[in-house]
Amino acid sequence: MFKLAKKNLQWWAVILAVAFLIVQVSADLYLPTVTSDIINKGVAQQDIPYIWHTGAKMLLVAFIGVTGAAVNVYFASTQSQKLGKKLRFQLFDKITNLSNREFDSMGNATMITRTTNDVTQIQNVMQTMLRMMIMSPIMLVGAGIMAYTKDHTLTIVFAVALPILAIAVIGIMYFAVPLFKSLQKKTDRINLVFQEGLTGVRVIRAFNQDAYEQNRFDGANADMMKTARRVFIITSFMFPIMTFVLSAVNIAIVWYGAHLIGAQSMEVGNLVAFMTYATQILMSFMQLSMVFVFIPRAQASAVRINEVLALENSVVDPTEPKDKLIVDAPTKLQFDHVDFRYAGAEQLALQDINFTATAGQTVAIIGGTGSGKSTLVNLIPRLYDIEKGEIKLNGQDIRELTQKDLHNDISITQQKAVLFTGTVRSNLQYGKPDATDDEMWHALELAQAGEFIREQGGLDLRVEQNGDNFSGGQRQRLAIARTLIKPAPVYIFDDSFSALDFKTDANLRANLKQDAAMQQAITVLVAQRISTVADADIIMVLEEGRVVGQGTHKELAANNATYQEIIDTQIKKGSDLDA
Ligand SMILES: Nc1ncnc2c1ncn2[C@@H]1O[C@H](COP(=O)(O)OP(=O)(O)OP(=O)(O)O)[C@@H](O)[C@H]1O
Repeated sequence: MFKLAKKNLQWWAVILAVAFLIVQVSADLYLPTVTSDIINKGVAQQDIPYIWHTGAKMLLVAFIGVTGAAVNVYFASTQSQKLGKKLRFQLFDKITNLSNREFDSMGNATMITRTTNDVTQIQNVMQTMLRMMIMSPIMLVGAGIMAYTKDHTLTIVFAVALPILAIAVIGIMYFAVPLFKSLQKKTDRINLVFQEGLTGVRVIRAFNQDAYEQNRFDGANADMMKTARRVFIITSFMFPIMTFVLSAVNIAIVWYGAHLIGAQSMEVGNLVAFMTYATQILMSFMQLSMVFVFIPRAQASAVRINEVLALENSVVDPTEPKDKLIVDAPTKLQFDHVDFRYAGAEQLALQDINFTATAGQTVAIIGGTGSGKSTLVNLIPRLYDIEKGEIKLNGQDIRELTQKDLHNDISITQQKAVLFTGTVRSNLQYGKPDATDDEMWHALELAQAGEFIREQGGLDLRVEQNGDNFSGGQRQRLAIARTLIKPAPVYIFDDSFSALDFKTDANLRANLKQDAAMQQAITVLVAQRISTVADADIIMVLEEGRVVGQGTHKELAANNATYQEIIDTQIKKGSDLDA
């Protein structure tokens, strides 16, 4: 936690917070002495001018104390809030720049909890630290010394009271701290179930699994509640114990103090001041103990935040990157004996992949589910790094380029069409920030999306969260338009035509064929339908990560058993395509 604080706090503000806290504590410690002076010298001797004079002094000291507290709270709050803001930003920045391998290793739910709940823990503890953690020890020692100056023998009560409190606090912490840590894990769990419930709400309803999901959530919720209840029951003992000890201490002080006053070895004012110091000592002791409960809890959060911040990207830019690709050379994309394995997997997900495509060509990848099609196209923008072989763009190994340069040269539509909240225009601007309206309409027309966008309201039509106000096919066409508007030498469509009807799919492919920009580019497309891949220059048939057939539709239809099997399941023998 100190590592996070050290990096992100403004030290001048922390110093000011501490300085004003010392002002407040000094005023708080001085006040009981002023009170005792009023009683001893003013009230006892009925010296009214002294009471007025000392009363004014008391007001001034109280004012200084309040000012010190206000300034300290201001700096402590702003610093802790700024720390929270910085940490949230750093986490968001890190998470959005993680390569897929590291992202897969964590999961969404815990990333969200770490960015929200864990950061709040750190923020709260930092606020507490900049007040209580510094104030309590100073107050404890200061009030101890002041109490001692009022009466030496009465301080013996603390020798009894403080060990009793210490034992109570240690006992409570012993049981509470592990529970606090487990609460954080349970928050992760509840977030996971909640997130799955939200994203899968339609599936849940369709399968009539509302009750099952509710039970699952209820289970996680009840589990969290039980732990939270245990934590709060345990910590709730703190207050009665504290009240009991404080009352016992006060009784002891009054009882013993009365004897001292009777024997004329103590003044009434000193007894009153002593009682105030006793309260300050015990309260600061309790506050300090609470800080020690908060710290392990925040420490657990700090570890979780540091875990994310310390994640090293497995895909990194080269130390001496090659120049950006030569744009006027005809584009060439090569896979040269490429092997790839997911982290921790025993088997290769892709094995010995080879192909070369040049500008204007279309490479289509077809195969059963799980055969490795998406994996293959994800290797081109380096979402994962390969284990063996080389992927080259215009003769350069893609690992020798910066990821920014590489991504500038690739425009991709993922298998699951992702749209962002905003408008059609803002979504298209993801592809080309300075795109004109004409360019946007051109891309929409190419993607067969022009008609419905025009009918529904044009470029400023709202796009709701996840594009929920569009059908699956419409979402996919919008995502394709966003890919097409970006000028790039390589276009990738990962099963992007699957939600389109046959006619729209055929029209879209015909549009792409006729488009001047697409004629200069390499198109890599993953598809399940023979009709989608039939026109491609190179078709690769994948089976369990291996290429079991490579060629044109005609060649494969004539010689490749796997391809023929796919045709058989989709197109009746003797149809036009078989000819
Ligand atoms: N992130 C991942 N971590 C580990 N294994 C993965 C990951 N993604 C995919 N796989 C595995 O890699 C293999 C190939 O998956 P891939 O998604 O490339 O298949 P696909 O051919 O695109 O399938 P589909 O047509 O169903 O989309 C599968 O066995 C899958 O279980």
